[in-house]
Amino acid sequence: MTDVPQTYDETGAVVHCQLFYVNDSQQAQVESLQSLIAEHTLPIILDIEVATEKLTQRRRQQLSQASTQPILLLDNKDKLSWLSDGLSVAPEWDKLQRRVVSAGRKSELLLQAAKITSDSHVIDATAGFGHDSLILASTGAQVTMLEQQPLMALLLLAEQQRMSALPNWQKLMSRLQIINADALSYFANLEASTVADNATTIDVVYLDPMFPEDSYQDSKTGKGAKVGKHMQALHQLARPPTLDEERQLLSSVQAVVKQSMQGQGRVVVKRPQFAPLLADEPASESWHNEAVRFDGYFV
Ligand SMILES: C[S@@+](CC[C@H](N)C(=O)[O-])C[C@H]1O[C@@H](n2cnc3c(N)ncnc32)[C@H](O)[C@@H]1O
Repeated sequence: MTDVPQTYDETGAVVHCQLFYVNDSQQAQVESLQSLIAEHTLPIILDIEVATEKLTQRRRQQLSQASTQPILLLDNKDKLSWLSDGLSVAPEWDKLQRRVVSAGRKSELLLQAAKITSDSHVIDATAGFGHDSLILASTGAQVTMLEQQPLMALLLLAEQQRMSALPNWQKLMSRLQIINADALSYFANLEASTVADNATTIDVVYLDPMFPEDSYQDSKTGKGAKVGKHMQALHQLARPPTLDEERQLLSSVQAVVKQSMQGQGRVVVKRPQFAPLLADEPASESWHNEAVRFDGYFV
């Protein structure tokens, strides 16, 4: 991890965040953020302030540099973003509208790999900004989104709430369930419980774990994915798993899908195109373009 403020902690310690809002009419939005934190028992304490100066790019840089805590901004359109190194990052699901509307197996490699239908239940175990979850949910499938970082989980929950107010998005939003949890413990618990305890089936589990920041492109040819601002920001928060964690996660996820689907399920793993296999485990089938690869494990 680089430049990680001390308030971040993988042991589940409380995260103190500064929240700036821009005008007094936003009290209701601030309260609803507090309610989301309480309802989902997110270990986050907000130190709330109204921004007295205009939040220009220069001011954002200053705030980022001066603070040891993560900073959240509630802008004048009530969009919640995280100020990471002076750059505001947010899920911004509305920007994916065209992609979501036209998403299908032809246009989305992820959907070719996942092969889901509107009856499916998918767990996106590494939700991040939720972009891949939206593509998965565009099929009509139910998507459970796991995100280990409380700050990211809050951004996702706030975005779900904001987008649920837009009539065109309501159905899709109702198919998303966001949970602040570590996938390793979540699947270990599921694995330990009996089939009877697990009422809902899990057709597909999708994994897009962090990958070392300098390894998205092939070192010789320079080919591969560019690291966008969302991924750059995530690298401040989360680290790539160790080989041991990769093995534990993949085997526990495979066991749960196998138990649920008895040979009809799959685990799909996203990797940069030239990246090694997750946990060094050979895939049943892979799909790739010039930037990314999806490895499918049929279980
Ligand atoms: C590469 S990003 C995923 C990006 C995502 N696919 C998207 O479309 O925005 C990985 C995310 O998974 C989260 N993550 C990593 N390991 C996790 C785990 N064991 N359990 C839950 N979330 C995890 C990280 O905090 C990060 O937000």
